[in-house]
Amino acid sequence: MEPVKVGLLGLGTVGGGTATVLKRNAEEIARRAGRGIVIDYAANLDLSRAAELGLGDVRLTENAFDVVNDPDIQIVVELIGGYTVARDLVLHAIRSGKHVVTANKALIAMHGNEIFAAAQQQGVMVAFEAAVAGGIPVIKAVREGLAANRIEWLAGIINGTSNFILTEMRDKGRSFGDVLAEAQALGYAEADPTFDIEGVDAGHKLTILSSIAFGIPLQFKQTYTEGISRITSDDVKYATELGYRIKLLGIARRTAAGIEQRVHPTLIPERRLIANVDGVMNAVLVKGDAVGATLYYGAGAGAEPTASAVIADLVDITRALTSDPENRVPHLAFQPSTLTDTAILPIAEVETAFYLRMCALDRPGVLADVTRILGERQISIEAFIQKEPQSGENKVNIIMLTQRVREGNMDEAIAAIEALDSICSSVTRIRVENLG
Ligand SMILES: NC(=O)c1ccc[n+]([C@@H]2O[C@H](COP(=O)([O-])OP(=O)(O)OC[C@H]3O[C@@H](n4cnc5c(N)ncnc54)[C@H](O)[C@@H]3O)[C@@H](O)[C@H]2O)c1
Ligand SMILES: N[C@@H](CCO)C(=O)O
Ligand code: NA
Repeated sequence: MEPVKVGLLGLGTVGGGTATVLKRNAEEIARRAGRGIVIDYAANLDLSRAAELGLGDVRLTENAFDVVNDPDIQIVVELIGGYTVARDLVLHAIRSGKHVVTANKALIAMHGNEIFAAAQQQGVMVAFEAAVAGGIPVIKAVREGLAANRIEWLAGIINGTSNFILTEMRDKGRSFGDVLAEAQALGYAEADPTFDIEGVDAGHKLTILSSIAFGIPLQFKQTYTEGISRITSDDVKYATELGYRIKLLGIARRTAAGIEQRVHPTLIPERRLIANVDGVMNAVLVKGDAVGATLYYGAGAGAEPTASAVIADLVDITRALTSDPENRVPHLAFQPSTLTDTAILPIAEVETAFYLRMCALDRPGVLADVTRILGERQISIEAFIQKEPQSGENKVNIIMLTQRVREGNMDEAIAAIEALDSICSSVTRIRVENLG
């Protein structure tokens, strides 16, 4: 089948990431979508950016309307930002019968009601997963995965820039302005960074989440927004001393009286998972009546994490475009005919770090024997402790953390260690993953 032709508006942080990931993972994406997805035409104010991104065979223009007007383009991806030109472009694309993907939360929060009505009238799709919490598929989770639930409340760290600033202030004692400048350089901040630090961007995202959770029209103007600009390093320090973290939270809650829709800095007990979401990471806690509390975590901003969500929307639309039974969301995520016979690794071939615990007779040379056995099999020791066991004289517990090693090497080492006269029990092994 012919690839789907995409028109890309904006080659900045997210547009660049989208072009890069679409190209790098083209084959895997086509296996999921059922056909290729290619950027056919792109618009940007600065066209030299296209060469930087290696978009050699893509048609280029400085006028985004050229792309929207092109009859070959089936899906328009709006990654320009703002809600003036972007609104005109999106509405024009919809009225021209094109599907739209956007990462623009300001646009959706401010003009989503109008945009969705136009899309419904034209029978086209508008997808915006990247608009909330960047790469985290939280829109999909709430809209599809939690569809059985009456959502009671949700609370999220949904502005990466603010969270990055608060984290750096706490961990490194850095100044507000200094960290903000870094967030801008890293491509996290909005074109107008007051949107980030005054809670406006989080307010846009919360408005969208609240609508999806409770089935209400988008109402950004009713969202209370307060940002982090008045938080001082003293506040951060005192909160830490009290056992709390300060986070910019967006909260939407259904009460008997109505819906709370608010964004503000919030002290959260440090033992809560969400209190430990740091840096540019985002997390959204959603409480459903059936499922209970669920937590979604991941990168909330940045080129490729955001591109991940943009492209997921492109795959969704592409699947729906050819929505015969075989091209609905495939049961195993990939099209049945593209499943591969890639081998599953036996555990002996898997590499992890290990925690090892063994009981040894307390006599000279035992440790040397154990470390020699490990060393012969290229197993390095990361940490070591020796403990007196509660019972048994002349015995010690030896506990080690190793570096990553193939499990087969570890099997051999453990067998050799257990064969030593001086080792008085079998060796306990627990695999260690830092999940970083
Ligand atoms: N940066 C992130 O981490 C992130 C994450 C999620 C969502 N978003 C959203 O994605 C959108 C894009 O953000 P970004 O960070 O990539 O912005 P950016 O400023 O890096 O890129 C915007 C690009 O659009 C181009 N552009 C501007 N006006 C244009 C016009 N009239 N015609 C053609 N091109 C034009 C510019 O040349 C620029 O390259 C925004 O809506 C933003 O809120 C960004
Ligand atoms: N400026 C936004 C980008 C992601 O939407 C943030 O910092 O979270
Ligand atoms: Na998302």
